[in-house]
Amino acid sequence: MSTKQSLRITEIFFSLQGETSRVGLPTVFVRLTGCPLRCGYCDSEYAFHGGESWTIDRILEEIRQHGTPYVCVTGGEPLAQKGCLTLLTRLCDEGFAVSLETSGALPIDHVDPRVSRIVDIKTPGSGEVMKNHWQNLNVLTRADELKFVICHEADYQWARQLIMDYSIHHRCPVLMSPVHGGVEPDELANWILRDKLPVRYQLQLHKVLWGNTPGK
Ligand SMILES: C[S@@+](CC[C@H](N)C(=O)[O-])C[C@H]1O[C@@H](n2cnc3c(N)ncnc32)[C@H](O)[C@@H]1O
Ligand SMILES: Nc1nc2[nH]cc(C(=O)O)c2c(=O)[nH]1
Ligand code: SF4
Ligand SMILES: [Mg+2]
Repeated sequence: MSTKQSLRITEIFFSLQGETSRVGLPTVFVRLTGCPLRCGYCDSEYAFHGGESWTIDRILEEIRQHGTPYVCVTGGEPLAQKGCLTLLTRLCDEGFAVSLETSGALPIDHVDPRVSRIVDIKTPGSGEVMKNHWQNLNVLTRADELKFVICHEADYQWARQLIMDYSIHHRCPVLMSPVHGGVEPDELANWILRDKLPVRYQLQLHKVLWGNTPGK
């Protein structure tokens, strides 16, 4: 099927997946332009504006050039663009293993079920907690992951309470990472160990390797 529908794209690049349970896998990233949120720590502000219009056919052609099975659709907030759902389905139809990084501010229920949805619940420290679309918690499956980016101890306590109150770890894997340049990475690790919290701790691998560089 050919798709003439267009999306606004900030960048398409090839790197090691730096986050989620797919960390370390060579992956093609598609960064969609635009985001209705303004998290205080955002490392991708360059994707808020600008970009270039690409047809879905052209995006697929570019991805195929890299000859790798893993594709991560991110942004900006990818679900804020109407054509994103079509892009995700086309990628799955072509046999790619697709993950979607989303803020959790928009409904995820119409995403193709073959996609692994990485839902970042916004904490109070992000400044965007009021944007969470809480119904998303009810549709997560074992193929998805719920993620918390922790800014300070109050964020950690907030996230811990939510995970335990709703037994989120029984629904899908839960990820927890320190905000880059914020809470000390070992401090968050020690809190998780102290509380035996059933989450997977993560550092952004690409920043360990390359710092905060666009296209990495
Ligand atoms: C740039 S966002 C794009 C996708 C979507 N808008 C979202 O927020 O999930 C991708 C991931 O990077 C995380 N992120 C952004 N800035 C960060 C920072 N300074 N430290 C740690 N993680 C960060 C976000 O929380 C999110 O999980
Ligand atoms: N290497 C690398 N891995 C990533 N995983 C998620 C990213 C994102 O910005 O959403 C990202 C990114 O920007 N770079
Ligand atoms: S939702 Fe994602 S892209 Fe948007 S401001 Fe927050 S971290 Fe950045
Ligand atoms: Mg990033």
